[in-house]
Amino acid sequence: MKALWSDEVVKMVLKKRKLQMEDSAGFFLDDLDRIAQRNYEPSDDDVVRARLRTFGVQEYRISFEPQNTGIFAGGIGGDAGKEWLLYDVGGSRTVRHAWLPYFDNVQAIIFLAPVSCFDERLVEDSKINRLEDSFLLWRSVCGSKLLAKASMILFLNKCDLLKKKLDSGIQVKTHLPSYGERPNDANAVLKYLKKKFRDILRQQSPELRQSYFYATTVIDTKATAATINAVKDSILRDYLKNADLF
Ligand SMILES: Nc1nc2c(ncn2[C@@H]2O[C@H](COP(=O)(O)OP(=O)(O)OP(=O)(O)O)[C@@H](O)[C@H]2O)c(=O)[nH]1
Ligand SMILES: [Mg+2]
Repeated sequence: MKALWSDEVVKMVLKKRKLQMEDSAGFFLDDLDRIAQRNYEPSDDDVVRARLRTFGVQEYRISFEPQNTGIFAGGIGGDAGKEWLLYDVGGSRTVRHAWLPYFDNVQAIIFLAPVSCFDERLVEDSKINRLEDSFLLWRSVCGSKLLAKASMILFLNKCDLLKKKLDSGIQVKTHLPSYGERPNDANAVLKYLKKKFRDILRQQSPELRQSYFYATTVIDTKATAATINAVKDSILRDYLKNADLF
């Protein structure tokens, strides 16, 4: 039979497929012996690697130990912010309509934008680039009147996969023409994306508001714990500042 693709093309496709699988499937497939044990117990790494699609909106109550954060230790907080109500909303297009009722009186939004997805399309609509979809969604979240006072926290997430893709030679400008001739390395890409998200936030915000930007790899549990601590302190500080105004 006549070969349709050269070896080089097949290798490229497999490499790209492997990079996409490294989201989670690759991790679990490499560890089948451990996972197939009868007495298997998931490790922290297994938990953060699991792909668990959120349907609808999930509510969590989180209690913080006051003495554990710098801001509480300084005695600024008292009891404020001891218990937080956190809503995890499903991100796919088909479930976004369910978000609106939860936007009322929200203090902060944590928005995860997967930056490694610059060369991928939406499962729900194969015409739409996933990063472009994040820009559009960020635009509408920032412009929502109900969220006008909310602090906006953006995680430029999946930096590990971004680096792997760039190291394998995938060019950002091929998929995101506005990237132009900037260097094809992670720092330059993150700087460009941060500016792009920040510009959207400024254009869309009905009032001046607090915003925070983090480059994250949330499966790196140690680094993520430090980021979450910083986020927790900022949210509490903004809450106290707002409370002071009234
Ligand atoms: N390599 C890598 N994988 C990540 C990172 N962040 C998330 N993932 C993986 O991405 C997958 C998706 O995570 P989920 O929490 O299931 O997805 P979600 O973004 O909440 O999606 P919905 O619930 O459908 O809105 C999981 O397998 C995670 O392990 C990251 O920074 N790096
Ligand atoms: Mg989810």
